[in-house]
Amino acid sequence: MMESIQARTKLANGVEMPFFGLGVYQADEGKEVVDAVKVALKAGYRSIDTASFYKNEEGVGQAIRESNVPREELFVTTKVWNDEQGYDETLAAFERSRKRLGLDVIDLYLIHWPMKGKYLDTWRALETLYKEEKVRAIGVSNFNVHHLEAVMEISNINPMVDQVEFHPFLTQAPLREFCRQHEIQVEAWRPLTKGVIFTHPVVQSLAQSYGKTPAQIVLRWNLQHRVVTIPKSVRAERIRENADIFDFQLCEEDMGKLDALNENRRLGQDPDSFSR
Ligand SMILES: NC(=O)C1=CN([C@@H]2O[C@H](COP(=O)(O)OP(=O)(O)OC[C@H]3O[C@@H](n4cnc5c(N)ncnc54)[C@H](OP(=O)(O)O)[C@@H]3O)[C@@H](O)[C@H]2O)C=CC1
Ligand SMILES: O=C1CO[C@H](CO)[C@@H](O)[C@@H]1O
Repeated sequence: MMESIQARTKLANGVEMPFFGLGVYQADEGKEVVDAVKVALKAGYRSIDTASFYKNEEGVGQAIRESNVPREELFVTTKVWNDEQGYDETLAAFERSRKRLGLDVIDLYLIHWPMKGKYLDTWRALETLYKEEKVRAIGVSNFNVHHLEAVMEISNINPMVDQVEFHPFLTQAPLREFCRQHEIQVEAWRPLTKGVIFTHPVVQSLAQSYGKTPAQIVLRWNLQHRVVTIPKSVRAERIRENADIFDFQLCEEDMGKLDALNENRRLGQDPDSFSR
């Protein structure tokens, strides 16, 4: 049973990554993101998920510096965006992200989407960054099984993480099984469906029976599947609410009720629209 906000999963290379973190997509650069990250760190969050695309890496870095949390406790993820891909372009994009964040080492660097004709060269750049110890772990995002296989075919280093859309409407069972077999940690994006799922009767009824909010029910379901989760909020009360999920456990039957909501329904883009 996962009992702490600071519970960590061991990645294939032994690096420990928190199961729980803060996503900052659409948190505005400036006060909004700085305040959100500070509130989260104060509430015990130790992992922050940003991206070059989110245009708030500077604010994330500022909040980290202004908090009193030792750097070694923190786990910072950022991603190379689609128009930055390719070998040399990715090395340059990484330096820009690193500078904006104000960090020497990034904990996890991800390929944001599998861009056609680019993602294998991009992966080679991530390998270089890893070998140069500029990143503690490397991974991908929005990779389906065939994208992962393509990377694994050309590389000695497997992606350590695959960050994908994951929630009860899209449970990604075959992809999760593939990742389990190859020691790739699955991480959920849009875990709260941006609230779409909150009014679902199954979620409502579980929330009532556990005395928890719909958001907490869905996030706990992520963790019990051993999927890393990074809900986004910029509101202090919700940042704390989303983290208050370590004092209860969904029973197997209730996990099954949430699993049964799967409709293979994507709220975001299909990775195969980037490359098949
Ligand atoms: N790799 C990728 O391609 C992608 C990665 N991501 C990552 O995943 C993170 C999470 O996904 P995201 O798309 O942000 O969506 P989420 O599913 O985390 O939902 C975030 C939304 O839900 C609201 N919210 C948060 N907590 C609560 C709550 N307890 N009750 C009610 N509403 C709530 C937030 O509003 P408010 O802020 O006002 O509280 C926000 O509008 C992103 O921030 C990003 O880091 C996301 C999409 C794609
Ligand atoms: O990280 C991201 C945030 O959400 C966007 C819209 O769904 C995605 O395209 C992007 O990958």
